[in-house]
Amino acid sequence: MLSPFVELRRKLHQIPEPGFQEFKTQRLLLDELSKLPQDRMSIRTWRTGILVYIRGLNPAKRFGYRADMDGLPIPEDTGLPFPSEHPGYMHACGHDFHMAIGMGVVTHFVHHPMKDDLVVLFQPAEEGPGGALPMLGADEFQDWKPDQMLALHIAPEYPVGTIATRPEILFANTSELFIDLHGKGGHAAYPHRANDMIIAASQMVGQLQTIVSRNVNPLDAAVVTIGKLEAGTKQNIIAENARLEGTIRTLSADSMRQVKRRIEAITAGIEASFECEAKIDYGSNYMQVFNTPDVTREFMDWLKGRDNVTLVECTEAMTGEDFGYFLEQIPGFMFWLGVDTPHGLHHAKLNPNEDAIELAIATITAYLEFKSV
Ligand SMILES: CC(=O)N[C@@H](CCC[C@H](N)C(=O)O)C(=O)O
Repeated sequence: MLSPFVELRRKLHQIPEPGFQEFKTQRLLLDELSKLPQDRMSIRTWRTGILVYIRGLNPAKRFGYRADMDGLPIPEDTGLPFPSEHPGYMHACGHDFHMAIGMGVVTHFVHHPMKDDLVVLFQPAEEGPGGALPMLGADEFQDWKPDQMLALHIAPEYPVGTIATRPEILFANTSELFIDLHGKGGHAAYPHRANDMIIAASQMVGQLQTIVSRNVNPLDAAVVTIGKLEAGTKQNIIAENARLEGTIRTLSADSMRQVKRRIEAITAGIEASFECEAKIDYGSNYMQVFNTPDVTREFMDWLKGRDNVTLVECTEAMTGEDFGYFLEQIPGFMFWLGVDTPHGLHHAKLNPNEDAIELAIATITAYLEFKSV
């Protein structure tokens, strides 16, 4: 028989929604919450998110667990018997797991309250445009603000039973990147009468790749990825417009500034050399995930005493997470949860091992009970 949280994960998996449009997801979670004993629990909604407060027996502190809610624009190709019902959308970053685990934590503590209080956050729009920063500033959150927070992210590369984390930086600073190029279109047979934005965009993609290799200190990691390139309308028409969409990742704020300066210089060069207009938009930016050193070290030491968990002290990753904004204000940490699948995050075949769900619920609830004395 399936655990109720695996069942919930499967239902969530079928309804992936874009950031701030997690309407069905919110409804499903609210329905599940309504089936639980209500005497210790208060529930608030904030946009498409949910905040759940569970009162402890004799509270002196307030802990927080955060799960993100949104899916990604990826057509699912897992072959699972419970595939996404939303064409072109998939939970390809494990947020279905994060939410099911969050519901497991809520369920445990409404039945077995700990001494301290707990707030479980279901946060919209982690993939973009970012729900953490506005949720953090919302009144609904501010008067329930925890004293310590934690969150997890599934890790395809680790076996089930592995938890990986580190004190200090775990995830990178991020910035989205959108560049629009506008030139002069025309007949494919008359290139000398037009400014071809396909050539300009192609040159630009190549030049952007020199930033990390030539302008950033190799000891201070950075990434510039262009994930989407759009241009043109037909094979015999010279393209008037092109659009590049990508992301910047850096381990330091200095490198982020340096990468942006170089992007702006390259863009000005493209404008001059192709006699076109260019517009840069940095979209949403995420704060690095900086794990509070003493709290993280304490969690790691505590994990070493648990039979069913293998602790890995990992290196930093160039992934981004808006949970970094919570950690900027509230002590705590994020960790990787091994889910043992050959396909990585943001892949159409990502199929995390569901055994990790119960393991995560047991680990988080035991850790909070250890802390709440
Ligand atoms: C864990 C993970 O995959 N997070 C996303 C966060 C997206 C940040 C933003 N939309 C961007 O693309 O810069 C990631 O892509 O790392």
